[in-house]
Amino acid sequence: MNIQITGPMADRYDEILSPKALDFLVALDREFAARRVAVLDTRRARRARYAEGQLPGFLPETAGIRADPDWRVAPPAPGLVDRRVEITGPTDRRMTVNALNSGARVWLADFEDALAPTWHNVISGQLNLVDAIDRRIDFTDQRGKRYVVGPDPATIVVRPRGWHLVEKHLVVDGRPISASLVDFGLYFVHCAQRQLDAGSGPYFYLPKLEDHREARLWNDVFRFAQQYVGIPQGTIRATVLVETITAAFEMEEILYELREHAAGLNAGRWDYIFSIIKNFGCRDDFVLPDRGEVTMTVPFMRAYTELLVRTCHRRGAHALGGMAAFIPSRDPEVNTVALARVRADKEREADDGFDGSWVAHPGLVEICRESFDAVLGDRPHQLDRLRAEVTVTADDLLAVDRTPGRVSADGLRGNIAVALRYLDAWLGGTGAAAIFNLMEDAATAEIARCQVWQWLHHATPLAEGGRVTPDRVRALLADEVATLCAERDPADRQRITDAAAILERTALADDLPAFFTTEAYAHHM
Ligand SMILES: CC(=O)SCCNC(=O)CCNC(=O)[C@H](O)C(C)(C)COP(=O)(O)OP(=O)(O)OC[C@H]1O[C@@H](n2cnc3c(N)ncnc32)[C@H](O)[C@@H]1OP(=O)(O)O
Ligand SMILES: O=CC(=O)O
Ligand SMILES: [Mg+2]
Repeated sequence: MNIQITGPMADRYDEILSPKALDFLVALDREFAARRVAVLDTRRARRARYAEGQLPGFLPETAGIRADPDWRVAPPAPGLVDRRVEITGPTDRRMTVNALNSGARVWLADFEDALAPTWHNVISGQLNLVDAIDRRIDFTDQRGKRYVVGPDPATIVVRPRGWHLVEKHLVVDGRPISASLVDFGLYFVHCAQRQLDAGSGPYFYLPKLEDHREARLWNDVFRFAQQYVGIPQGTIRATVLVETITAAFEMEEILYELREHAAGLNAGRWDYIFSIIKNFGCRDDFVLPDRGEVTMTVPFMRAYTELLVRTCHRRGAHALGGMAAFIPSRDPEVNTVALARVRADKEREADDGFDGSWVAHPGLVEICRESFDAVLGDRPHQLDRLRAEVTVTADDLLAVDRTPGRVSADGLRGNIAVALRYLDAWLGGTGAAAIFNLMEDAATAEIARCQVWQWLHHATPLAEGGRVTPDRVRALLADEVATLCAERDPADRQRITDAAAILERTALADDLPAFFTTEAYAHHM
């Protein structure tokens, strides 16, 4: 074995970084590292083609898979039959207990959009999962509040980091390991059997896939892992986030590749919007209005969710709705509006045929449950609602220019403020934060960053007059830095300055970096 741990060892880390676990990570790396690099090369080449004006379409070479009416995905596994409410969140101890007890059917234990991937967060998150399954996680906090996992906890579904990221604290042959393989591998090696013994299973959400070949790579990882530990092929279940524009053209193929492990598709709306800006940001017919105006009912978002439900149900897979970014507030007026918006969002999804949806906060579980109860009643899902009347064309998926709305001075300032504040939180080790009454995470912050870049790139006119220029953006950023510094302890100044520098590099440069996380990761020791 040739693996180095370059991060510090803290209490109980050796339980997660055991010889058996490290052997498994090395085996995964040897088998799949080169294929991951090929995936990233393919992504880069595709983005370059789009920058030159090409647009995606449905693939002619896989038309046979789409036309074949006969194939289906695996049947739903224990704990994943009724998914009407799923709560998402990071894997710190408090959130773990709260999510398991929230009343949601599923907990998406997040190493991705909601996690700042510090070494501590990554390893302690794995420890918390082991402890939660073993029922050894109970604790009392400094306030004297007792945290005990209740009798009917949510089913755990782990979301590893995407293929673009590495875990620099684990190095094989001088190279950092894929963060996807680390998050998947550590959970799988420690918890697959534990979960099976508990009547559940090793379940995953797969983020940010761009095409069906990436799904094939994951399927091969699953086959390898199941054989390695000696559990039957087809034990794992994976729900894929359709959160890139390219994956939207390959939903059928993604389910097909993963069919022995597939549990459904999720409409990851925030990364989806980010992906549209990232891929087509140079085109003036793809300029989006203010972030708050890109709702789920604008034509290109509607086309995407309608196609997702139809595709899933045709293949026997669950269709899961996405995240309304509104969270409960202590301000009663703000709270009333937020809860009404979440309710409208969940009711629309249930009416459209989704089988369940996501909430970001325990205070929203009931609203989501009620919205789906009203449509599902006692049925666990609505897979029988085939939505055969839905037809979605490539033009529909790409109809970004039919999005109503405007680019405003407030929208520009808001994006700069949110991106800055989120980066500050992320650098401080927090991957999801309430900012101006909305849940912000890596995906929503990416939209804010990329909109600034897109509007600058096009010198977009503002509704109030004037245009988006580098001078205007720099002045707003300086202003927002000053406001944030004034709110915070002087000890936070350096981090805020670092956050502003990352935002300058990733939103004001000529080229748009594919992810801020790959740029900012160097700051995590
Ligand atoms: C684009 C996407 O990928 S969406 C999915 C990724 N994003 C996420 O998962 C975000 C998840 N949500 C969160 O992290 C949080 O709700 C935040 C950060 C937005 C707000 O959290 P807080 O500021 O702690 O909210 P608030 O003070 O109202 O929390 C009240 C209680 O609910 C708990 N709580 C809040 N959200 C969650 C959650 N998602 N899971 C579990 N517990 C939660 C808090 O821990 C707190 O518990 P306590 O009373 O025991 O101390
Ligand atoms: O992961 C979910 C998203 O909306 O992005
Ligand atoms: Mg996402």
